[in-house]
Amino acid sequence: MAVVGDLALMGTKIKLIGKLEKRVFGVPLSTSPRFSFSQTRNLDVSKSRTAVRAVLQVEKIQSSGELKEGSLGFDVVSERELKENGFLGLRKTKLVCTIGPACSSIDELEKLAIAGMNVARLNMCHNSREWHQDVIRKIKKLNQEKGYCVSVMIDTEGNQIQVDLGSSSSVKAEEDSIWYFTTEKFEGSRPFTIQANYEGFSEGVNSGDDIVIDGGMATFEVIEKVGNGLRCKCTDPGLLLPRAKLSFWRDGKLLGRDYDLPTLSTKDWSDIVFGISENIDFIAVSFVKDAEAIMHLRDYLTTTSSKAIKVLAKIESLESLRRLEGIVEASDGIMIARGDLGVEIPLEQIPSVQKDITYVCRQLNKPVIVASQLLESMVEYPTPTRAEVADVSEAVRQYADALMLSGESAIGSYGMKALSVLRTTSTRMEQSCREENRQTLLHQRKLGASLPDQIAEQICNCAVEMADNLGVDAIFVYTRHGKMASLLSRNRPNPPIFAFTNDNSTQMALNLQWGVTPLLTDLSDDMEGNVKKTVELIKAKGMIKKDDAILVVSDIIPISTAQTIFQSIQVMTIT
Ligand SMILES: Nc1ncnc2c1ncn2[C@@H]1O[C@H](COP(=O)(O)OP(=O)(O)OP(=O)(O)O)[C@@H](O)[C@H]1O
Ligand SMILES: CC(=O)C(=O)O
Ligand SMILES: [K+]
Ligand SMILES: [Mg+2]
Repeated sequence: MAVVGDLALMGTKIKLIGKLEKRVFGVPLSTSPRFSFSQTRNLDVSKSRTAVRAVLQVEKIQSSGELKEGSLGFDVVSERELKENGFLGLRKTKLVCTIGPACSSIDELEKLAIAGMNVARLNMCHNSREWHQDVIRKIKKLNQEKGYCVSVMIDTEGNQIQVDLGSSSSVKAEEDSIWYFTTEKFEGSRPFTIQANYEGFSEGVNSGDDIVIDGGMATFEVIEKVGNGLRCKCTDPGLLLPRAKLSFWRDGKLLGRDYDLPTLSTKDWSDIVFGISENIDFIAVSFVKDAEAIMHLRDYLTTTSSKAIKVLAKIESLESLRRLEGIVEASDGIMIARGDLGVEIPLEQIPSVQKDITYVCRQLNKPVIVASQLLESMVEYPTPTRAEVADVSEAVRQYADALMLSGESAIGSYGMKALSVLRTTSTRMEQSCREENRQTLLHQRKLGASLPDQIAEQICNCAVEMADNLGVDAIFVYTRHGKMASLLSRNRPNPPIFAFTNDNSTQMALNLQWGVTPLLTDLSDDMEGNVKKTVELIKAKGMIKKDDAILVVSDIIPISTAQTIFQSIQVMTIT
């Protein structure tokens, strides 16, 4: 049954035309995920233990003017973008900026917020605790006092085998020169001697193996083991920079060695405790090896009442690629950390790996950030290369949730310009994707019925299909924990998704989700009241006008009957 056709035939007041009821031993839903209106049937959602009622409603409601002025948590940037560009002109791809010395003043941070920064990233590898605390507090102040909505992410240093150059800013290695890699600690520098940071770094390494520095900055061949150290010959001359990473290769293959190094070091734990105390929104975990590390951190957050903090796994090692699905499932989102990933896999594999990771993330409904070197030349130059713009566009085409600036904003001279390039390039590519989708409307997305909560998943799949087919102006979703909003986002609809929530941490987490504008507002058990109230508020702000069509989805769990989840789809036209 074609949803569009039916809706076109409908009058102005059609209520409860489809009803789906699930009992614990119902018949399978799988035969037709599309709702057949005007019949009641049972659904089997085998993993769900409680009885769930899903009601599909299609309604044309008259919005009444009886509601009082209240608060609608629009952040100043989305509000301005919406007023200037209209619903379809709202940017869908989220933007993450790494904060460093080039942008840490309150004025610079505000400029980034105005220019569209959704999430500020603090890399705990650099700078002092005090510096990070100062930046976090400035961001919170801007949010509170000036109405921005910028989430804060800390990115752990992680445990990696790397060099310690002491006070040197770089070390040059000439062809055929002989070097000694050691774990012995010494002050200053010794000629032809490199300190490695981990005692066991030479375990399992044989003479004849290669040590590759930072994915190819220089290469050494191991001549012999001397105690815990390695005597080596430089076979490919180059430069060693501070914290340069070491990888070991044999016969052209990376030695995948499971070091005893835990994913989270003592310093990482102390940074996490600090982050919790500063009320951060995301922790990005570097060099994740398996799902256990992520689950361990999530357990810790639960026991410290910090469950609201979202844990992102950074994919930047061979191990993480091998265990990708488990890691994606265990985490709240993923960062494709192409910088370090390019050290472990050949560069030509990065584009296809990026495509595969973004696909897995969408299937499993986890937001994904594409990070590193997107506009690297802009660290020094005021314009990007054409190739960089193409790289950004490709990530947008792959429907990544977010794009990230690193050195471009942290230390670059043109951070604001770089952010503006991300913004304009993504808006342009999003428009082009929408036009493409319109032509292939019926064949576009094939998202499976794959998630544990099949009812919510199917409602959102159908809601987006309806929203696109009907060409509604916006999707409104009422959500406490953000699940329905993320399931809608997963379908990458043409209209923007406004997610109304009464939970501040849900609002901050949704900042990373493609196409979602999170709004903090009061929600009651009375869905009709919630809808009317928010519509009136938005109308009063001049953001919607007569004849605009809005698709409304809700998954509010009434507190009074905690066992029943009420999920609905409504379509309304503003009168
Ligand atoms: N808080 C900071 N203070 C000083 N410099 C910074 C800071 N954050 C980033 N930088 C600089 O910006 C550059 C790029 O930052 P980014 O965090 O992306 O790099 P990275 O260290 O390679 O990341 P990672 O270690 O997570 O792989 C860094 O090499 C560093 O020089
Ligand atoms: C972001 C990061 O950690 C990387 O690209 O390696
Ligand atoms: K890091
Ligand atoms: Mg990295």
